[in-house]
Amino acid sequence: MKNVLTIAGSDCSGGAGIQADIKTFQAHGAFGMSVITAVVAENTCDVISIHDIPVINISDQIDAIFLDISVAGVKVGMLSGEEIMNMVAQKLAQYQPKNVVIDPVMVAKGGCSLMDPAALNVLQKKMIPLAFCLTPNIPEAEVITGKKIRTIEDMKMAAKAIYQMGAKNVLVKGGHFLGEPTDILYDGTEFHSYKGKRIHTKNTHGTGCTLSSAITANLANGKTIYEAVRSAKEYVAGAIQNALEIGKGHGPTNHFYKYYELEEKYKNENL
Ligand SMILES: Nc1ncnc2c1ncn2[C@@H]1O[C@H](COP(=O)(O)OP(=O)(O)OP(=O)(O)O)[C@@H](O)[C@H]1O
Ligand SMILES: Cc1ncc(CO)c(N)n1
Repeated sequence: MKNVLTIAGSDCSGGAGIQADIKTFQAHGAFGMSVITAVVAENTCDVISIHDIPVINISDQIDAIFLDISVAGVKVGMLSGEEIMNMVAQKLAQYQPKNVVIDPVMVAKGGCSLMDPAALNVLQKKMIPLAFCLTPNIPEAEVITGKKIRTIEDMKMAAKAIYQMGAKNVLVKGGHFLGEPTDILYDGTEFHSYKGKRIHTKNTHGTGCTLSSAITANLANGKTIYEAVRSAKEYVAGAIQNALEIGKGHGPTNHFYKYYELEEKYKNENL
């Protein structure tokens, strides 16, 4: 069993953040660990308040793990500001873990900001070069590149521009476009397109967190980036399909028990 770590915020309602990540790791047969960067009081409708964990404690959490346990993959989610981002970048550069997947979380589904815009420069200069895979959605890719994205061609240009900032693979997620959700991966040489079927539901809280942690677990388990993304996209589609009617807003994705045992069967049934 591989040990995988998430460095992210806590979503008390259980749909996104650390909670989604740990459930996803577990479903993929990995041992999940967490470094909590912020405690977010949120639910399926709204973000109520954000409490950042003191930088020194986040740094201690990271040390506690790396000084003791081998880590096969790291997913990075919500980092609310410049100071936390600088420290996490410095720690990742120090410990050099494999399979670092960075989800540049900026805004929650209800529209509340989860990242101080002043941290953009640190994200671009220090975090992105550490990413084996960066997974921006369309609005995040627009902020990072400073360019509007309206077409698949624009998604490709954004992926290329972000690759040039230093990420080894860039997956621009198409969930925010109308129509079928197509994600574009750029690996520095070629574009790979991952087409999905749109599931018509409001219950999509945590899709981005689930996708990036599934990619991390898949990489840690030895899959190539192409196979890791393909499998993660299928996992998320299943988790949206099975989403529960919890709360009054965007309900959470629902995770599979022992997905690693179901994956082959699930794949065949969905062909
Ligand atoms: N309604 C849907 N049906 C099928 N797949 C979807 C749907 N919405 C999103 N996806 C897929 O889910 C994954 C996450 O994409 P999305 O663009 O929603 O991320 P995100 O905006 O970062 O999520 P979050 O709001 O949790 O931060 C992508 O692979 C995307 O294609
Ligand atoms: C803690 C946290 N991380 C990420 C997201 C984005 O889905 C969220 N809503 N909450």
